[in-house]
Amino acid sequence: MNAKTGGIWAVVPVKPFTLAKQRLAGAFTPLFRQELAQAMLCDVLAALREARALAGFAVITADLQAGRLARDHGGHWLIEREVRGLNAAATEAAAVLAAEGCAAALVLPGDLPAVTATEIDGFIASHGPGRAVSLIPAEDRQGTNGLLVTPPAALDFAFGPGSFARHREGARALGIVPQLHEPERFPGFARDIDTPQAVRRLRGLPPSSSTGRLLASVRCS
Ligand SMILES: Nc1nc2c(ncn2[C@@H]2O[C@H](COP(=O)(O)OP(=O)(O)OP(=O)(O)O)[C@@H](O)[C@H]2O)c(=O)[nH]1
Ligand SMILES: O=C(O)[C@H](O)COP(=O)(O)O
Repeated sequence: MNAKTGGIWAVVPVKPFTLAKQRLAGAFTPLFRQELAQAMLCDVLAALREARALAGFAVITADLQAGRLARDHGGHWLIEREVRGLNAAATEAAAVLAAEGCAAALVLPGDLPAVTATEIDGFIASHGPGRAVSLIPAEDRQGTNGLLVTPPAALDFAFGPGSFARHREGARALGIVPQLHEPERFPGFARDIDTPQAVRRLRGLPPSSSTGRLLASVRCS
């Protein structure tokens, strides 16, 4: 990757598709969960590719298929040599971005099939100058679905249940007043897909999206 021009880079951490979406295991087959994770990643990558405010984007993953998808969409593949959880992956990616001279990092998960380029650009436009942290919570205001930080390695990542409050307090501990968004302002960011109910709601997605196409081709009860 060549980030010499600085700018804001997005990074999507993606765990191996075979391990994806464990919380859907009671409702959907392993094959469907893998296909869903893949389709959602394609939709996120398509939005990142369309965003105008990004200097570039990358996927950090140990998964060959996910790495290829990143490249197919014009992004970079940061190879994750050891799968040690979301925080370790995000930290590794932020260190690479910092070392490459990127100005800021946007960390977002791969399970946001409704996120749009307009939302990504709007999130970036509202980010403050200098050392700054901006956060978009999940719909339930517990998790963190959009995290924008300048410089990339300034904040200790604390993803996991209840991470929105931890990221908010982590920024404050650094003397940064975080920009906290209402999930309603960025619905595509806010709606990550963790539960069978969330999957069923996805049936409203347009058939032009990868996730919409996948859901149109299967019967979900
Ligand atoms: N690179 C990398 N990404 C991860 C890791 N763990 C989670 N992720 C990614 O982080 C984002 C949010 O992950 P989770 O909600 O924890 O996992 P998930 O597969 O979406 O769902 P569950 O298995 O039900 O928790 C997704 O894009 C995951 O693929 C990891 O160890 N390495
Ligand atoms: O929001 C987070 O911190 C991560 O996405 C994981 O949270 P989740 O378990 O609510 O998806």
